[in-house]
Amino acid sequence: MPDLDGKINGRAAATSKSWHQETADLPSFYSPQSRPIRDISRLTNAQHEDQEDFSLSSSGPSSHARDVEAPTATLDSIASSPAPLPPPSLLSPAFTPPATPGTATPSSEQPRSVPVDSSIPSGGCGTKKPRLLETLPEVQCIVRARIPTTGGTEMFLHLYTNNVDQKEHLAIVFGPHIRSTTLDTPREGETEMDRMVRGAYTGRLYPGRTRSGMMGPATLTDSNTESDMPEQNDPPLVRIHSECYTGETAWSARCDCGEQLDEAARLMSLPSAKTGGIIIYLRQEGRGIGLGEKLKAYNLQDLGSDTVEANLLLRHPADARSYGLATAMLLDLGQQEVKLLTNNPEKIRAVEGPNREVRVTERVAMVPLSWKGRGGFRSREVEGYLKTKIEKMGHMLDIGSLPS
Ligand SMILES: Nc1nc2c(ncn2[C@@H]2O[C@H](COP(=O)(O)OP(=O)(O)OP(=O)(O)O)[C@@H](O)[C@H]2O)c(=O)[nH]1
Repeated sequence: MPDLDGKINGRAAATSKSWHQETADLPSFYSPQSRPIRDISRLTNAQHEDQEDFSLSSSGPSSHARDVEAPTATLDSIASSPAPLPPPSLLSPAFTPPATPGTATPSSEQPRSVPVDSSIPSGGCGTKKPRLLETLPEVQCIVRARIPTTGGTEMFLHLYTNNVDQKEHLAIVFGPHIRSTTLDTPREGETEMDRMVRGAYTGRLYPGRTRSGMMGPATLTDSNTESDMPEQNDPPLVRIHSECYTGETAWSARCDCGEQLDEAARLMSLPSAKTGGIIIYLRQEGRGIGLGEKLKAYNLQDLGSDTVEANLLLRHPADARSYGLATAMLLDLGQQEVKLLTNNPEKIRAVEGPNREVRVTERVAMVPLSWKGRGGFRSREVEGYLKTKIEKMGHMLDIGSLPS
């Protein structure tokens, strides 16, 4: 599912603000007939400023670096520098792994979770507070469809529009009991067929079905059966995933994004995953800088920078992403408490929203499969990438689990 972001932004010195503005002009990857809630082209400048505030990062490019100091070199100085920096060593022996609970490699098939509480400093979510807007964006699920997967299980793909960008963010939902409020709300004047075509039906579709099961009395075959309902009231497993064309589609061994997406889906498809699962798939390619800029960052990495330094050299924040849309989509899907699959403490706090509208009660570590001796892949690049995320971005992953 490539995003078109990267094709238009050629300026190395682009700030995240100009990135937002430029992407707003892009054609949509897929054009639904339904109108988005509010067209971003009608937003005022002030609203664009608001939109910018959804970013985790603060306003100036150099201040985006979290606690990482921005390199002083510019692109010009890189070009004129006599020799490229040597590649970073993969595993510094001086590096001390963080002693965070839940970072050890889980040994059982069941995903092992640890309780987290972002309201207290010792709650396992790091200490930094992301800067969030006071209100959440508005989202609307415009269509849902059943997707039988190559793995044998089924999921329901939900496509969302929103009032802050023109991208089509997705929710990949495992389990029939998780429903979207905005999808299920009847539209004025729609017929039963309209409802079924946009996915607002109960149970399953079949040839000849005439009723959505959601307008007036439903027949037994049209409705969800009791076995569809979760047996317990546990929160579902949730992954907030950011788009990565290279890792998910183009077989890149520079990052573990493709493997993480597959593993999240596998865990949510386990028969033991009674409470279902949700992958919120956000179209923020390249940690929010777009594919074109990420490819430049890869060239800088081949010239010796790490994943954070490369972003900063391109005058981007180390991480330009925001998670307000994910929070709003989770709420639309009826989830106020979730178990989050992540190693990123900042993601936990950010996805909870400005007023902790969603609570992350447990965290499940995303340990690379090769670290667990369960397949996966190894490469010099992905190991350097993960090491940088641990050392510079506070990722809660035990580098001691990396096989030698
Ligand atoms: N700019 C940039 N983006 C990258 C690079 N490698 C991967 N990405 C992007 O990083 C994003 C993936 O991050 P996530 O999988 O959400 O990982 P995370 O926030 O670091 O934390 P986890 O939840 O623990 O996986 C995707 O948008 C990728 O395209 C890189 O070297 N540079």
